[in-house]
Amino acid sequence: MLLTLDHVTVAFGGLVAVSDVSFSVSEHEVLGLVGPNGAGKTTLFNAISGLARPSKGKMTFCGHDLTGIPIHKRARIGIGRAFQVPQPMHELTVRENLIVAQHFGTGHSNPGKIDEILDLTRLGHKANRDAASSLALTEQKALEVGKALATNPRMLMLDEVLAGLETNGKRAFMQTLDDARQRFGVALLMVEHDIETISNTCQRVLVLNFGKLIADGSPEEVFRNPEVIRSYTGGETA
Ligand SMILES: Nc1ncnc2c1ncn2[C@@H]1O[C@H](COP(=O)(O)OP(=O)(O)OP(=O)(O)O)[C@@H](O)[C@H]1O
Repeated sequence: MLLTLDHVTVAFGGLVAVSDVSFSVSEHEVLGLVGPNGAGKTTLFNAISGLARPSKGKMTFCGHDLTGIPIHKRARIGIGRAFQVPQPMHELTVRENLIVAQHFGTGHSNPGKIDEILDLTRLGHKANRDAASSLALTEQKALEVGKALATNPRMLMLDEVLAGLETNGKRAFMQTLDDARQRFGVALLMVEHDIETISNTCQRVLVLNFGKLIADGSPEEVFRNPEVIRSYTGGETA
């Protein structure tokens, strides 16, 4: 098992954003995390990547207890994360952005892997261009995923990376992610609002509502589940 969460709760003062959540992620799995606005998806991602501290429960990754492990050490053991809003490092080229990310995640340089990532993300022709000013939105998102891949993850967490792309852009992007999964053997854990994309891509879907995990199963099972339908329609029957 790659990641295991055992009764994890994250609270902000009196507000319980993630409540008693347990699940596991296996090697190479493609897993979607969905739920209405405010359900706790980002907070759960933050807890796994080290940006939020659980008040209860236990998380392990590849046998390492994650309690008290800082963000950079989580990257070293194989937890990679790409954000919704791309954050290229200013005044660095595309290639330099990848090199810095690789150092952060692995502590050494591997130019061959950088070339592979440039090829996979179709950014090779822009490798020596300024990352902050010369990339279109899709390319910025591709670089965000490339940076996460450069840290050498065993599990890649994707936080609404498709937001803002139109249908064809989403399809092309999902293809890139699938190529990454096959070429680098990573598991994908993705927060995504687009249910169609989740249904077409994920083997398994987790649904959060008011911080609680209300469903965990195949997309077919989960999106037929009356409680899931109710969570999306605010209590009305769909
Ligand atoms: N740093 C924080 N301090 C206080 N409350 C927070 C904090 N971060 C999140 N929350 C609250 O925790 C709850 C869950 O928020 P979270 O952003 O995790 O939900 P989400 O499912 O990612 O929502 P969305 O789909 O809108 O991004 C919300 O009620 C939110 O207001």
